[in-house]
Amino acid sequence: MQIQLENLMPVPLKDKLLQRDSGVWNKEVIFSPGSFVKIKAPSGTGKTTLVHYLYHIRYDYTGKVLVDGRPWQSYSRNEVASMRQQQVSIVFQDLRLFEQLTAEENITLKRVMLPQPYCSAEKVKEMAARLNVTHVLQQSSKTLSYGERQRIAIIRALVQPFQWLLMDEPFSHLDEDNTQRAAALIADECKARNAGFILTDLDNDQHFSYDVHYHL
Ligand SMILES: Nc1ncnc2c1ncn2[C@@H]1O[C@H](COP(=O)(O)OP(=O)(O)OP(=O)(O)O)[C@@H](O)[C@H]1O
Repeated sequence: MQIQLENLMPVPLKDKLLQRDSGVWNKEVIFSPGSFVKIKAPSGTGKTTLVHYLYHIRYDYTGKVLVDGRPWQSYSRNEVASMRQQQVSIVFQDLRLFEQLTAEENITLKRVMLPQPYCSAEKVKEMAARLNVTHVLQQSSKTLSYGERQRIAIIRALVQPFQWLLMDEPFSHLDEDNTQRAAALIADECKARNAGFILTDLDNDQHFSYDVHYHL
């Protein structure tokens, strides 16, 4: 699945963004299938805005987001829902866990909503162990620390098939050891699917061997 941007510009940020040099806004950009993409930008320059455009939950832009050559707008609601189940997964910056559910229920809910579960319950436990969150799986998600929530949201994003994984500052509340563990798990899961990811962050990092870097 190819994602392509054609002169994409957020309407509310147009004046501000036209004053800076960007590798993404108002440019032609092709995200090649399977590539590990890093998008770096200072706070407030539209990382979350871009990720929401790529996931098609925000539409206040000019230009185009093309998915396999077609603008997002040309896909029906059912097609978009199916693509979010099968082809594009996401770790939101604000995580969006259901607070009334336990950590494990948040993951399981996503897993069982698929037509066929993609991961076994054992696989979920294995991922939790890799990310040091086994001990909080039965805990209400509203009582988790932000870093624990972040790791649960990462696991939730990995229990489905995808060709692209979108991640908006996914390691912002993790220490170095947990960041490395999470990055290794994500890289393994992407490679197992021949999938790519688009990751936004504030700074340079060495967490992955990225194929492409962009400045937003
Ligand atoms: N719906 C909106 N209408 C108008 N302005 C908005 C809207 N959403 C976001 N903004 C503004 O757009 C700018 C970019 O916001 P965004 O959240 O995309 O930035 P970001 O790069 O992800 O920031 P951070 O690193 O702080 O998370 C901010 O100045 C924000 O106030």
